[in-house]
Amino acid sequence: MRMAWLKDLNRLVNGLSLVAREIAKRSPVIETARNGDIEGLIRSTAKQALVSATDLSGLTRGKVRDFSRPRPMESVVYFDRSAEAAQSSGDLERKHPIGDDREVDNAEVVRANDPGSQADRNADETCSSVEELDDQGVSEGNKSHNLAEEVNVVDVGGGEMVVPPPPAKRRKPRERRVPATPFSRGLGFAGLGAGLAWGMIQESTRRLVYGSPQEQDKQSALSPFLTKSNAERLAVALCRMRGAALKLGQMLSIQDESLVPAPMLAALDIVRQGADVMPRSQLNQVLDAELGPNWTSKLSSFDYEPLAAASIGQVHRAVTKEGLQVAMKIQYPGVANSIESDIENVKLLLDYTNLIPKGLYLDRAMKVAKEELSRECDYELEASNQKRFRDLLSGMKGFYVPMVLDNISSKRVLTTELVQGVPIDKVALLDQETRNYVGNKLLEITLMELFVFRFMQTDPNWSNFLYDEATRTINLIDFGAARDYPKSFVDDYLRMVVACANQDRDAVIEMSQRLGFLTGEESVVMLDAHVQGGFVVGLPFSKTGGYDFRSSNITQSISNLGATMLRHRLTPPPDEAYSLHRKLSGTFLACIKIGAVVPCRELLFKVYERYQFGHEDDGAAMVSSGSIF
Ligand SMILES: Nc1ncnc2c1ncn2[C@@H]1O[C@H](COP(=O)(O)OP(=O)(O)OP(=O)(O)O)[C@@H](O)[C@H]1O
Repeated sequence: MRMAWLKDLNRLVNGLSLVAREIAKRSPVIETARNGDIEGLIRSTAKQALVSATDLSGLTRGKVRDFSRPRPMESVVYFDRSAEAAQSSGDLERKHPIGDDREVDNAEVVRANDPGSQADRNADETCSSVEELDDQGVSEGNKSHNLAEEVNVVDVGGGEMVVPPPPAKRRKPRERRVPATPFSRGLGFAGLGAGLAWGMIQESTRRLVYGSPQEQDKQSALSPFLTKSNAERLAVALCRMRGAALKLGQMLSIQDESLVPAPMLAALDIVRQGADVMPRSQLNQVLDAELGPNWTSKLSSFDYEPLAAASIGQVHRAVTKEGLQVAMKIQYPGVANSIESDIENVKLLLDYTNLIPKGLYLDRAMKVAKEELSRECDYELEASNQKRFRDLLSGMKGFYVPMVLDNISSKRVLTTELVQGVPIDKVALLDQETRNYVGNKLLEITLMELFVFRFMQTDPNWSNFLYDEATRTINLIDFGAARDYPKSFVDDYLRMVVACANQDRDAVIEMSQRLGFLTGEESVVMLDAHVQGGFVVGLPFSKTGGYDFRSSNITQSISNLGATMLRHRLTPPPDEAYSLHRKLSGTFLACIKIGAVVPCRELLFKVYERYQFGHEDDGAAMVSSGSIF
């Protein structure tokens, strides 16, 4: 026990040394002092120390936003009196400054929002009044893409009813500046490391006095790091930091308990619901810098109440001068330049807490994550991906990709047409015919993207697919994670999927070796687990007549095999596999979530029969002819 305590103490020292390391490495104030500005040094250091100290102790966690309904009257700012006049009849009006400290010259009239629009509903969900980490959350929040969450289908005699899951823990969104410099971000991580170590010391001391808790799961009982307060510390810090760290947290959160311990998953689940919100002054700084100080001249109104606070940016509704309703995604300052250091810091934290199993090949995963995140931070790239998808899907019934408005976009601001619809998981509440239709459409587009376009949107977040019931259309958003796949990879991958569907062991092994999933040196145990995993995933494609995802236990079977594979794996998966498997498992999980029956084999073989192996340029003809379904 004493040894364990000493180890924990050592970890605390390590945590604190992270603080020192960051300060020494990055501090611009030390540079200031070197130049003789001692007063500046004292002022700035004192401020940073105060913020970090109060953050660590949990005293200052930002200003809690009162998101209770109705939404704040002052959230919409009008730049165009005629547009405002057209919309405001009967509504309360009053003068209001655009930002914290400035006035708009041509108009500053604000009014309450029109109730009842989809966008309002989205925003209302985002802004629901909930207690921090409140068990009785009143809304599901806008980031309702919990891949692990289950929908209960209850047989009510002759028919079935989908019972929505009980509301999960919600965290109150808070208005906090994003730490935008490498120094402030480094300090944030260092503070988190020290905070976690402190939590661990407290738990170790408690255990020394009262003994280890009996009721916790095995891993939590073993590690004094895995306490509820530490998990909350982690969640709060990630929501505040945003950027790469939050994105990584969200990625990890869709793993299951066999990979990531339960208390960590609970914390990451909170993280997935959305980040803190930038204050107006910081938001205006980004908009001015990106679009120029005259950005308001392109709009007739802008809603300062965000529709969503995601990991890399927050999204606001606006109306253009021409009257088009748009969504403006505005990137948090500093996140693009901090990807490398954020990931290194997360890695340090994970190493030092010893929480992630070796077989995850974290280094390789982190390298891939770095590349993916830099692409996602480039909104010009996202705009071009979105336009490409808009072209590709123009002939495909049931899908819509919103327009990009280039004149109100930049590298860090992306403005697109606002679309309607509910996140795809909400389709679980609609009738069976609709659920089957949507499941069918989701699989169709996944197969088209991979095997026809060889260009795929790889983020399976529920809210990236907004289903509009009135038009039976899936509105697709968020193309930051879209990527191309080489023809040779897609050729072999299709062969492997078909081998899995046909339960052809030898072909699965051969294709897996060609794709780089296996080295050829694996033990029989590993080969068996790998092939079984392939067969489980191939199950929906194995029989004609429709696969019933309502009774599927694919995820359970895979996670059982996952543990074996982690232990016996000799090589990390090929780089292409990270995003691809995230997307494929996202599609399956969506079908499970909405309880769809989908003719998977028929859909796969429609693609397979038309597929031409071995030619580099065969895709173009299929692409221009629209859907093959
Ligand atoms: N064109 C749009 N129409 C309607 N809602 C939108 C639109 N664009 C974005 N949103 C809303 O904003 C949310 C976040 O947008 P988006 O997914 O593009 O951001 P992100 O930074 O890539 O998010 P994430 O961290 O989840 O990847 C969406 O889930 C959706 O609720």
